[in-house]
Formats: sequence, structure tokens, C-alpha cells
Amino acid sequence: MRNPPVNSLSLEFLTELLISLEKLENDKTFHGIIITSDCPGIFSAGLDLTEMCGRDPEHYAEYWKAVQEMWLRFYLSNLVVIAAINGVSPAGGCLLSLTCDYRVLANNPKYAIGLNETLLGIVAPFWFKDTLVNTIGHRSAERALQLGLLFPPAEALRVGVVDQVVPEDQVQSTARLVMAQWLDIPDHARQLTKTLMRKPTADRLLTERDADIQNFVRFICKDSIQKSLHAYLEKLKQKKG
Ligand SMILES: CCCCCCCCCCCC/C=C/CC(=O)SCCNC(=O)CCNC(=O)[C@H](O)C(C)(C)COP(=O)(O)OP(=O)(O)OC[C@H]1O[C@@H](n2cnc3c(N)ncnc32)[C@H](O)[C@@H]1OP(=O)(O)O
Repeated sequence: MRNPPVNSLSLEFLTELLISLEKLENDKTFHGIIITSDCPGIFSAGLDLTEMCGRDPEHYAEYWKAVQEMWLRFYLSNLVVIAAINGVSPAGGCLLSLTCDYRVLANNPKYAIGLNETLLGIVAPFWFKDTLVNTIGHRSAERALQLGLLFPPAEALRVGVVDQVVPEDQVQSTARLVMAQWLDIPDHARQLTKTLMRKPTADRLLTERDADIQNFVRFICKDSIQKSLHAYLEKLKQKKG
């Protein structure tokens, strides 16, 4: 991923990601992809806050549909998808890595990962929650979501948000080793098993997709939510000066 400075998931970047995924899926010589970041120290800062602030309802609806599409397409991809997490990965960045089949995280105490939405005064939607529950179990997910926990590497491994923590210079090579192991499995059997495991979760969003968009638009248009998001963005900007 190369969307400097922080790989935020803007509408444009989400669209590019989806086009890239589709191209790789349609090219039958590809069987797996490794998602990693070209922005030093940052895997992805998550959803682009500027897409959710000070825009009109039509824009929010278009943006949310793209976020849903990203989740559905990566979560259900027939390819083996591995996240080589070489930086901090909050909220939507964590969600993207949770869609993958396997997560390798660099052992750097700055590289926290988690769904921290509550810290921003917003609520992780049910499908974010379901993806986390499917990964770390109900109790750990409940605690992580309510507290908006961002896990440093050792904690992330202990709770199961990531599958492996390795020295920073070994993230890519480890991801490739894991990929080789996954590609050794008969592809058809692996794909069907992935679908079996994930389809019920995806179906829930598919059947409630429009309602979910409406919920998002209603929620994000609230004055109180806009104020929280503006204040959060301002805090990020002031951090520098
Ligand atoms: C009853 C129930 C109802 C339920 C209804 C539910 C429906 C509604 C649900 C709504 C859910 C919405 C879900 C959202 C999920 C998300 O992903 S929200 C985004 C969360 N992301 C973050 O909190 C990360 C914020 N960023 C940072 O913490 C830091 O930037 C960083 C640690 C990633 C990097 O730090 P550093 O290297 O020091 O860079 P900075 O100087 O902070 O940033 C550089 C530059 O980028 C801008 N920026 C950072 N993050 C974002 C972002 N996510 N979006 C847009 N822009 C971002 C930052 O402002 C700086 O900009 P300037 O250079 O100052 O202009």
C-alpha cells in the first residue's frame, strides 16, 4: 500500500485497492497476495477521517459502500491473503488485516493494532465486531472493542489479533514462508473451507447492506459525531506544531 503519508483508506485508495485485487483474482497465475505498507512505520491509519467529516450524506453513503466492498471482497477472496504488518494499524487498518488469512506483525513496540473506534467516540459496526469475534473470540473482542484497545505486538499475539510476531527485518520473508505453506494445500479444498468459515459472517452484511449504509449516514451526520471527528482530526494536526 502506498498512499502517503499514512495509508488512510480514502475513497480513491479503496477503489485502487479493489481494482488491484480484482486484477490479481482474474489472473489465474496468481494464487496469493501479501498486503504490506510502503509508508515507514505505518501499515494503515484506517478509514480516511476526511471522508467522514464535513461532507454531504451522498458522499458518506458512497464512501461507506466502498468500505463495505473492501471488507467483503478481501474477506471472501479466493486468493490466500497474508498481512505483513510493518507499522501501526488502528481501526480500519486493523479491519483490513483481519480480512486476511494470516497476520505477521513486526516486533516494534510502536506498532499497535486494534479496533480503537470508541476512543474516537464512534462505534465499530457489527461486521467489524463480527470479524474481530471470529478472530479472537467473544470475550476478548468485547473487552477490546469497549476499551478501544490498541495492542502492542506481544499482547496482539497473546490475544490472537495477529498470528506471528517477528523481528522487523523478517516480516516480509516470514510472510513469504507462510504463503508457501498455505499454497501447498490443494487450492480448491482450501478455498471451499475458507468460504465455509466466512460466508455466514459476510452474508449478514450482504442481507443488511443498505440498512447498514443508512445507519452509517445517520450516525456520521449527527452533530455530536461530527464534532468528535473534527476535534480528533484537529488534535492529529496540532500534534506536529
Ligand atoms: C446503535 C449503534 C449504532 C451503530 C452505527 C454504526 C455506524 C457508524 C459507524 C462509524 C464507524 C466508522 C469507523 C471508522 C474506523 C476508522 O478507521 S476511523 C480512523 C481511525 N484512525 C485513527 O485513529 C488513526 C489516526 N492517526 C494516527 O493516530 C496517526 O496519524 C498515526 C499513528 C497513524 C501516524 O502518526 P504520525 O506518523 O505522527 O503522522 P501524523 O502527523 O499523525 O499524520 C500525518 C497526516 O495524516 C493525517 N491523518 C492521520 N490519520 C488519518 C486518518 N485516519 N484519516 C485522514 N487523515 C489522517 C494527519 O491528520 C496528518 O495530516 P496533516 O499532515 O497534518 O495535514
